[in-house]
Amino acid sequence: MNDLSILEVKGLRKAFGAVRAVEEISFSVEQGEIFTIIGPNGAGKTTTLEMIEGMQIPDSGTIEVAGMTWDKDAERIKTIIGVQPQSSAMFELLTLEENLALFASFYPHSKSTAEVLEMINLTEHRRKNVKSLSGGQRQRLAIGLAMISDPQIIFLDEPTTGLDPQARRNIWDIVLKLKELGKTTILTTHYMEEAEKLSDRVCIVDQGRVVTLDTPARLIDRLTEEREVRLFFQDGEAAAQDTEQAARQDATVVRTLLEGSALKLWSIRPEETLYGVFGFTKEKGYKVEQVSIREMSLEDVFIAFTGKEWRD
Ligand SMILES: Nc1ncnc2c1ncn2[C@@H]1O[C@H](COP(=O)(O)OP(=O)(O)OP(=O)(O)O)[C@@H](O)[C@H]1O
Repeated sequence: MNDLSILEVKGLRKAFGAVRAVEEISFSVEQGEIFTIIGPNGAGKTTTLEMIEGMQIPDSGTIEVAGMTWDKDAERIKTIIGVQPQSSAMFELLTLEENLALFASFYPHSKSTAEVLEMINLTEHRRKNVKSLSGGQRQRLAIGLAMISDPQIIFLDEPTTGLDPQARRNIWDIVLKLKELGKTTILTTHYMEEAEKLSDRVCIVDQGRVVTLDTPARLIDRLTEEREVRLFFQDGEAAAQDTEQAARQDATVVRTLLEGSALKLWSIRPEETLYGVFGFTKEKGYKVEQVSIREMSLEDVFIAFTGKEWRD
Protein backbone atom coordinates (compact mmCIF):
# COMPACT_ATOMS: atom_id res chain seq x y z
CA MET A 1 0.00 0.00 0.00
CA ASN A 2 1.58 3.32 -0.94
CA ASP A 3 1.34 6.34 1.37
CA LEU A 4 -1.48 7.99 -0.52
CA SER A 5 -3.74 5.01 -1.09
CA ILE A 6 -6.76 4.70 1.17
CA LEU A 7 -8.16 1.58 -0.44
CA GLU A 8 -6.33 -1.36 -1.89
CA VAL A 9 -8.11 -4.25 -3.53
CA LYS A 10 -6.17 -7.28 -4.77
CA GLY A 11 -7.31 -10.33 -6.70
CA LEU A 12 -10.97 -10.16 -5.67
CA ARG A 13 -13.11 -13.08 -6.75
CA LYS A 14 -16.72 -13.98 -6.01
CA ALA A 15 -19.08 -16.55 -7.47
CA PHE A 16 -22.77 -17.12 -6.80
CA GLY A 17 -23.21 -20.79 -7.63
CA ALA A 18 -22.29 -21.12 -11.29
CA VAL A 19 -22.30 -17.33 -11.85
CA ARG A 20 -18.78 -15.92 -11.63
CA ALA A 21 -19.72 -12.34 -10.72
CA VAL A 22 -16.17 -11.17 -10.00
CA GLU A 23 -13.23 -13.00 -11.59
CA GLU A 24 -10.20 -10.88 -10.78
CA ILE A 25 -10.49 -7.29 -9.64
CA SER A 26 -7.49 -5.33 -8.37
CA PHE A 27 -7.03 -1.58 -7.98
CA SER A 28 -5.98 0.99 -5.46
CA VAL A 29 -7.64 4.31 -4.72
CA GLU A 30 -5.84 7.38 -3.46
CA GLN A 31 -7.08 9.61 -0.72
CA GLY A 32 -9.25 12.46 -2.05
CA GLU A 33 -9.94 10.84 -5.41
CA ILE A 34 -13.24 10.44 -7.21
CA PHE A 35 -12.80 6.90 -8.46
CA THR A 36 -15.46 5.62 -10.83
CA ILE A 37 -16.22 2.05 -11.80
CA ILE A 38 -18.12 1.64 -15.06
CA GLY A 39 -19.04 -1.45 -17.03
CA PRO A 40 -21.85 -3.20 -18.85
CA ASN A 41 -24.82 -4.75 -17.03
CA GLY A 42 -23.79 -7.62 -14.81
CA ALA A 43 -20.06 -6.76 -15.05
CA GLY A 44 -19.64 -7.20 -11.30
CA LYS A 45 -19.62 -3.57 -10.14
CA THR A 46 -22.14 -3.87 -7.33
CA THR A 47 -20.67 -7.15 -6.09
CA THR A 48 -17.22 -5.50 -5.98
CA LEU A 49 -18.55 -2.52 -4.02
CA GLU A 50 -20.43 -4.76 -1.62
CA MET A 51 -17.29 -6.77 -0.87
CA ILE A 52 -15.34 -3.57 -0.18
CA GLU A 53 -18.19 -2.31 2.02
CA GLY A 54 -18.09 -5.50 4.05
CA MET A 55 -21.52 -6.70 2.95
CA GLN A 56 -20.27 -9.69 0.95
CA ILE A 57 -17.35 -11.95 1.74
CA PRO A 58 -14.97 -12.50 -1.20
CA ASP A 59 -14.15 -16.10 -2.21
CA SER A 60 -10.56 -14.92 -2.48
CA GLY A 61 -8.52 -11.75 -2.62
CA THR A 62 -7.73 -9.01 -0.13
CA ILE A 63 -9.25 -5.66 0.75
CA GLU A 64 -7.43 -3.03 2.79
CA VAL A 65 -9.28 0.08 3.87
CA ALA A 66 -6.85 2.65 5.29
CA GLY A 67 -4.54 -0.25 6.04
CA MET A 68 -7.26 -2.21 7.87
CA THR A 69 -8.99 -5.48 6.96
CA TRP A 70 -12.60 -6.58 7.57
CA ASP A 71 -11.65 -9.70 9.51
CA LYS A 72 -9.61 -7.79 12.09
CA ASP A 73 -10.94 -4.21 12.13
CA ALA A 74 -14.60 -4.30 11.07
CA GLU A 75 -15.77 -1.81 13.70
CA ARG A 76 -13.08 0.72 12.87
CA ILE A 77 -13.62 0.39 9.13
CA LYS A 78 -17.33 1.10 9.66
CA THR A 79 -16.47 4.46 11.23
CA ILE A 80 -14.48 5.65 8.21
CA ILE A 81 -16.72 4.50 5.37
CA GLY A 82 -20.12 5.84 4.36
CA VAL A 83 -22.46 3.86 2.14
CA GLN A 84 -25.40 5.45 0.38
CA PRO A 85 -28.40 3.47 1.65
CA GLN A 86 -31.13 2.10 -0.58
CA SER A 87 -34.26 4.20 -0.65
CA SER A 88 -36.01 1.37 1.21
CA ALA A 89 -33.74 1.90 4.23
CA MET A 90 -35.20 5.38 4.82
CA PHE A 91 -38.10 6.00 7.14
CA GLU A 92 -40.83 7.33 4.89
CA LEU A 93 -43.00 8.81 7.62
CA LEU A 94 -40.17 10.56 9.40
CA THR A 95 -38.83 13.95 8.34
CA LEU A 96 -35.44 14.43 6.67
CA GLU A 97 -34.07 15.82 9.92
CA GLU A 98 -35.35 12.83 11.87
CA ASN A 99 -33.88 10.35 9.39
CA LEU A 100 -30.49 12.04 9.61
CA ALA A 101 -30.65 12.16 13.44
CA LEU A 102 -31.56 8.49 13.56
CA PHE A 103 -28.67 7.47 11.31
CA ALA A 104 -26.36 9.76 13.34
CA SER A 105 -27.30 7.87 16.50
CA PHE A 106 -25.71 4.69 15.07
CA TYR A 107 -22.25 6.26 15.27
CA PRO A 108 -20.07 7.49 18.11
CA HIS A 109 -19.20 10.66 16.17
CA SER A 110 -21.29 12.38 13.55
CA LYS A 111 -21.75 15.63 11.71
CA SER A 112 -24.61 17.93 12.70
CA THR A 113 -27.84 17.36 10.75
CA ALA A 114 -27.88 21.09 9.87
CA GLU A 115 -24.46 20.86 8.26
CA VAL A 116 -25.41 17.79 6.23
CA LEU A 117 -28.72 19.32 5.13
CA GLU A 118 -26.84 22.39 3.91
CA MET A 119 -24.35 20.26 2.02
CA ILE A 120 -27.08 18.29 0.21
CA ASN A 121 -29.06 21.47 -0.36
CA LEU A 122 -32.19 20.29 1.45
CA THR A 123 -32.30 22.67 4.41
CA GLU A 124 -35.63 24.17 3.39
CA HIS A 125 -37.22 20.71 3.17
CA ARG A 126 -35.89 19.47 6.51
CA ARG A 127 -39.33 19.16 8.11
CA LYS A 128 -40.91 17.28 5.21
CA ASN A 129 -41.57 13.56 5.34
CA VAL A 130 -39.29 11.46 3.15
CA LYS A 131 -42.45 10.18 1.46
CA SER A 132 -43.02 13.56 -0.18
CA LEU A 133 -39.55 13.91 -1.73
CA SER A 134 -38.79 13.81 -5.47
CA GLY A 135 -36.40 11.17 -6.87
CA GLY A 136 -33.51 13.62 -6.96
CA GLN A 137 -34.15 14.84 -3.40
CA ARG A 138 -34.26 11.25 -2.17
CA GLN A 139 -30.89 10.54 -3.76
CA ARG A 140 -29.46 13.68 -2.16
CA LEU A 141 -30.79 12.56 1.20
CA ALA A 142 -29.23 9.12 0.63
CA ILE A 143 -25.86 10.82 0.11
CA GLY A 144 -26.49 12.86 3.27
CA LEU A 145 -27.16 9.67 5.20
CA ALA A 146 -23.88 8.24 3.88
CA MET A 147 -22.09 11.39 5.07
CA ILE A 148 -23.63 11.70 8.51
CA SER A 149 -20.80 9.86 10.25
CA ASP A 150 -18.26 12.15 8.54
CA PRO A 151 -16.55 9.20 6.82
CA GLN A 152 -13.30 9.36 4.86
CA ILE A 153 -14.57 7.20 1.99
CA ILE A 154 -18.04 7.46 0.50
CA PHE A 155 -19.57 4.78 -1.72
CA LEU A 156 -22.19 5.88 -4.22
CA ASP A 157 -23.66 3.08 -6.33
CA GLU A 158 -25.43 4.66 -9.30
CA PRO A 159 -26.58 7.75 -7.41
CA THR A 160 -28.02 9.42 -10.52
CA THR A 161 -29.78 6.54 -12.28
CA GLY A 162 -33.22 7.56 -13.46
CA LEU A 163 -32.81 11.23 -12.60
CA ASP A 164 -33.36 14.09 -15.03
CA PRO A 165 -30.29 16.05 -16.18
CA GLN A 166 -30.77 18.89 -13.69
CA ALA A 167 -31.22 16.53 -10.74
CA ARG A 168 -28.13 14.64 -11.92
CA ARG A 169 -26.09 17.85 -11.96
CA ASN A 170 -27.23 18.64 -8.41
CA ILE A 171 -25.72 15.31 -7.35
CA TRP A 172 -22.50 16.12 -9.23
CA ASP A 173 -22.24 19.34 -7.22
CA ILE A 174 -22.41 17.36 -3.99
CA VAL A 175 -19.77 14.87 -5.16
CA LEU A 176 -17.47 17.77 -6.05
CA LYS A 177 -18.09 19.37 -2.64
CA LEU A 178 -17.06 16.07 -1.02
CA LYS A 179 -13.86 16.21 -3.00
CA GLU A 180 -13.21 19.77 -1.82
CA LEU A 181 -13.52 18.47 1.72
CA GLY A 182 -10.79 15.94 0.93
CA LYS A 183 -13.13 12.92 0.98
CA THR A 184 -12.60 9.93 -1.26
CA THR A 185 -15.59 8.91 -3.40
CA ILE A 186 -16.08 5.54 -5.04
CA LEU A 187 -18.77 5.88 -7.64
CA THR A 188 -20.55 3.69 -10.14
CA THR A 189 -22.61 5.15 -12.93
CA HIS A 190 -24.37 4.33 -16.16
CA TYR A 191 -23.71 7.79 -17.54
CA MET A 192 -20.50 8.25 -19.49
CA GLU A 193 -20.67 12.02 -19.38
CA GLU A 194 -20.83 11.81 -15.60
CA ALA A 195 -17.82 9.50 -15.40
CA GLU A 196 -15.87 11.76 -17.74
CA LYS A 197 -16.74 14.99 -15.90
CA LEU A 198 -16.41 13.88 -12.30
CA SER A 199 -13.77 11.21 -12.10
CA ASP A 200 -10.12 11.56 -11.30
CA ARG A 201 -9.77 7.99 -12.53
CA VAL A 202 -12.09 5.57 -14.26
CA CYS A 203 -11.93 1.80 -13.94
CA ILE A 204 -13.72 -0.10 -16.70
CA VAL A 205 -14.80 -3.60 -15.67
CA ASP A 206 -16.23 -6.28 -17.90
CA GLN A 207 -17.07 -9.90 -17.06
CA GLY A 208 -15.66 -9.53 -13.56
CA ARG A 209 -12.27 -8.16 -14.63
CA VAL A 210 -10.63 -4.75 -14.84
CA VAL A 211 -10.13 -4.08 -18.53
CA THR A 212 -8.51 -0.68 -18.14
CA LEU A 213 -7.96 1.99 -15.51
CA ASP A 214 -6.70 5.56 -15.88
CA THR A 215 -7.71 9.22 -15.92
CA PRO A 216 -10.49 9.96 -18.43
CA ALA A 217 -8.11 12.14 -20.49
CA ARG A 218 -5.41 9.48 -20.68
CA LEU A 219 -7.91 6.75 -21.55
CA ILE A 220 -9.17 8.86 -24.43
CA ASP A 221 -5.65 9.78 -25.55
CA ARG A 222 -4.48 6.20 -25.45
CA LEU A 223 -7.43 5.03 -27.51
CA THR A 224 -6.37 6.51 -30.76
CA GLU A 225 -3.89 8.79 -32.33
CA GLU A 226 -6.25 9.65 -35.12
CA ARG A 227 -8.78 12.45 -35.04
CA GLU A 228 -11.65 12.88 -37.41
CA VAL A 229 -11.58 16.23 -39.24
CA ARG A 230 -14.73 17.35 -41.04
CA LEU A 231 -14.94 20.01 -43.72
CA PHE A 232 -18.01 21.26 -45.55
CA PHE A 233 -17.56 22.99 -48.90
CA GLN A 234 -19.75 25.88 -50.03
CA ASP A 235 -18.80 25.22 -53.65
CA GLY A 236 -20.19 21.69 -53.64
CA GLU A 237 -18.96 18.21 -54.37
CA ALA A 238 -16.32 18.98 -57.02
CA ALA A 239 -14.38 21.23 -54.63
CA ALA A 240 -14.64 18.61 -51.87
CA GLN A 241 -13.43 15.89 -54.24
CA ASP A 242 -10.54 17.96 -55.50
CA THR A 243 -9.48 18.71 -51.91
CA GLU A 244 -9.80 15.04 -51.04
CA GLN A 245 -7.33 14.15 -53.79
CA ALA A 246 -4.86 16.72 -52.49
CA ALA A 247 -5.30 15.65 -48.84
CA ARG A 248 -4.53 12.04 -49.76
CA GLN A 249 -1.01 13.12 -50.62
CA ASP A 250 -0.53 14.46 -47.08
CA ALA A 251 1.43 12.11 -44.83
CA THR A 252 -0.68 13.08 -41.77
CA VAL A 253 -3.88 11.81 -43.43
CA VAL A 254 -4.68 8.18 -42.78
CA ARG A 255 -8.07 7.86 -44.50
CA THR A 256 -10.60 10.04 -46.30
CA LEU A 257 -14.33 9.84 -46.95
CA LEU A 258 -16.38 11.97 -49.27
CA GLU A 259 -20.08 12.49 -48.55
CA GLY A 260 -21.40 14.99 -51.11
CA SER A 261 -20.03 18.41 -50.20
CA ALA A 262 -18.72 17.10 -46.90
CA LEU A 263 -15.23 15.69 -46.61
CA LYS A 264 -13.99 13.65 -43.66
CA LEU A 265 -10.29 13.16 -43.06
CA TRP A 266 -8.70 11.02 -40.38
CA SER A 267 -5.46 12.60 -39.35
CA ILE A 268 -2.68 11.83 -36.91
CA ARG A 269 -1.91 15.57 -36.63
CA PRO A 270 -5.13 17.46 -37.35
CA GLU A 271 -3.69 20.98 -37.04
CA GLU A 272 -0.99 20.18 -39.56
CA THR A 273 -3.51 18.56 -41.91
CA LEU A 274 -5.77 21.61 -41.75
CA TYR A 275 -2.84 23.93 -42.44
CA GLY A 276 -2.11 21.99 -45.63
CA VAL A 277 -5.80 21.76 -46.61
CA PHE A 278 -6.35 25.49 -46.16
CA GLY A 279 -3.25 26.25 -48.25
CA PHE A 280 -4.81 24.18 -51.03
CA THR A 281 -8.35 25.62 -50.77
CA LYS A 282 -7.00 29.17 -50.70
CA GLU A 283 -4.96 28.56 -53.81
CA LYS A 284 -7.99 27.12 -55.60
CA GLY A 285 -10.40 29.73 -54.24
CA TYR A 286 -12.68 27.09 -52.61
CA LYS A 287 -14.83 28.26 -49.73
CA VAL A 288 -14.96 26.01 -46.67
CA GLU A 289 -18.09 26.62 -44.65
CA GLN A 290 -17.62 24.44 -41.59
CA VAL A 291 -14.61 22.79 -40.03
CA SER A 292 -14.56 20.57 -36.97
CA ILE A 293 -12.23 18.14 -35.27
CA ARG A 294 -14.22 15.44 -33.53
CA GLU A 295 -12.98 14.75 -30.02
CA MET A 296 -13.04 11.18 -28.78
CA SER A 297 -15.08 10.61 -25.66
CA LEU A 298 -15.07 8.12 -22.81
CA GLU A 299 -17.90 6.40 -24.63
CA ASP A 300 -15.52 5.61 -27.52
CA VAL A 301 -13.09 4.16 -24.96
CA PHE A 302 -15.84 2.05 -23.43
CA ILE A 303 -16.90 0.62 -26.78
CA ALA A 304 -13.27 -0.04 -27.78
CA PHE A 305 -12.52 -1.97 -24.58
CA THR A 306 -15.74 -3.87 -24.01
CA GLY A 307 -16.99 -4.23 -27.59
CA LYS A 308 -20.40 -3.22 -26.25
CA GLU A 309 -22.51 -0.23 -27.10
CA TRP A 310 -23.31 2.10 -24.26
CA ARG A 311 -26.97 1.80 -23.30
CA ASP A 312 -27.57 5.33 -22.00
N1 LIG B 1 -26.76 -12.50 -4.71
C1 LIG B 1 -26.58 -12.97 -5.94
N2 LIG B 1 -26.95 -14.22 -6.27
C2 LIG B 1 -26.77 -14.70 -7.52
N3 LIG B 1 -26.21 -14.00 -8.53
C3 LIG B 1 -25.83 -12.74 -8.28
C4 LIG B 1 -26.00 -12.16 -6.98
N4 LIG B 1 -25.52 -10.88 -7.04
C5 LIG B 1 -25.09 -10.69 -8.28
N5 LIG B 1 -25.26 -11.80 -9.04
C6 LIG B 1 -24.88 -11.98 -10.46
O1 LIG B 1 -23.50 -11.61 -10.58
C7 LIG B 1 -23.26 -10.88 -11.78
C8 LIG B 1 -22.68 -9.54 -11.46
O2 LIG B 1 -23.67 -8.72 -10.83
P1 LIG B 1 -23.44 -7.24 -10.31
O3 LIG B 1 -24.73 -6.77 -9.72
O4 LIG B 1 -22.25 -7.20 -9.46
O5 LIG B 1 -23.16 -6.47 -11.67
P2 LIG B 1 -23.22 -4.93 -11.97
O6 LIG B 1 -22.00 -4.65 -12.78
O7 LIG B 1 -23.40 -4.14 -10.73
O8 LIG B 1 -24.51 -4.82 -12.89
P3 LIG B 1 -25.54 -3.60 -13.12
O9 LIG B 1 -24.84 -2.58 -13.95
O10 LIG B 1 -26.64 -4.27 -13.89
O11 LIG B 1 -25.95 -3.11 -11.78
C9 LIG B 1 -24.59 -10.82 -12.50
O12 LIG B 1 -24.63 -11.89 -13.42
C10 LIG B 1 -25.60 -11.04 -11.39
O13 LIG B 1 -26.79 -11.62 -11.89
